[in-house]
Amino acid sequence: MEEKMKVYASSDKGLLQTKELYQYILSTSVFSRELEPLKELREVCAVHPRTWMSTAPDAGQLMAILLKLLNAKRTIEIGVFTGYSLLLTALNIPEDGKVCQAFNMRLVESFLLIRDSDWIAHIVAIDVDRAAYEMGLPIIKKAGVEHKIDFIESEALQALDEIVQNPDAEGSFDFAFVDADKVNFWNYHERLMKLVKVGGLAIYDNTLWRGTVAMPEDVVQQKQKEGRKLTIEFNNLLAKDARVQICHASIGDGMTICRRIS
Ligand SMILES: C[S@@+](CC[C@H](N)C(=O)[O-])C[C@H]1O[C@@H](n2cnc3c(N)ncnc32)[C@H](O)[C@@H]1O
Repeated sequence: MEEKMKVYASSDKGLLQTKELYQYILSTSVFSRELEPLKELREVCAVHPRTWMSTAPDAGQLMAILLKLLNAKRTIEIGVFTGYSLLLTALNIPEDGKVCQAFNMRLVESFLLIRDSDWIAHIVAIDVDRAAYEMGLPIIKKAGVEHKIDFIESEALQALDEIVQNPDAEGSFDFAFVDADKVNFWNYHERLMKLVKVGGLAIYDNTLWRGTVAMPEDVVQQKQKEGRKLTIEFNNLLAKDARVQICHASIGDGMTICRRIS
């Protein structure tokens, strides 16, 4: 167990008061229940120089429960990196058994193909960094869930704008997970309010920005300042957005769960 904890390098205490408390949660409730492929992906990708960017495994457990409760079939992921949250999503949506690989297709064509078969459980996963995705891909393949994933190597805003143009895409996703550049979070939210169905969820990661959102700016490290400012602006906009019911969960690095209500 000690070894496995060392591999999880993202944050040694999350947002909690002590390192020991976070280790308690990880050792008691998280690592003992973490699915083998997720454990393996976390371990294999620990050598990536930015391994700390992976979604925290305790936050992943919350996502898994939400995916199951929603019976989510069609999801969208913005910010894949080495694929921890992507694999977690693929393992928690139903197995509908049809291969829908779209690496070489144009985005809109691949999306139309998906719409032709509404029953297909499917994840549209967008990231500019294919190399990071390919680091986790062998484990995704080994887990037998690659066919549920349509990886799009693109600037996320451009990819979303292309999807939004398709009238069939409106309200067609059950679930969205956003974990990419904070400067575009509100832009992503505006598009997702068209793509995610009423009753579906859009989840935004890092919305407490290591706790800095509640600190006076002058005590925040220089490298955290820009992210803190953008996160505060995004949180304020979400708090006023009548289209969603929200829960600002203090798990991982802060995760805001939005349920679309109109
Ligand atoms: C925090 S990591 C995602 C972690 C991932 N959810 C996981 O569990 O491993 C952020 C990712 O967003 C991607 N990204 C950042 N800006 C982007 C953009 N404008 N368009 C697409 N991807 C972007 C980065 O390449 C990086 O892989």
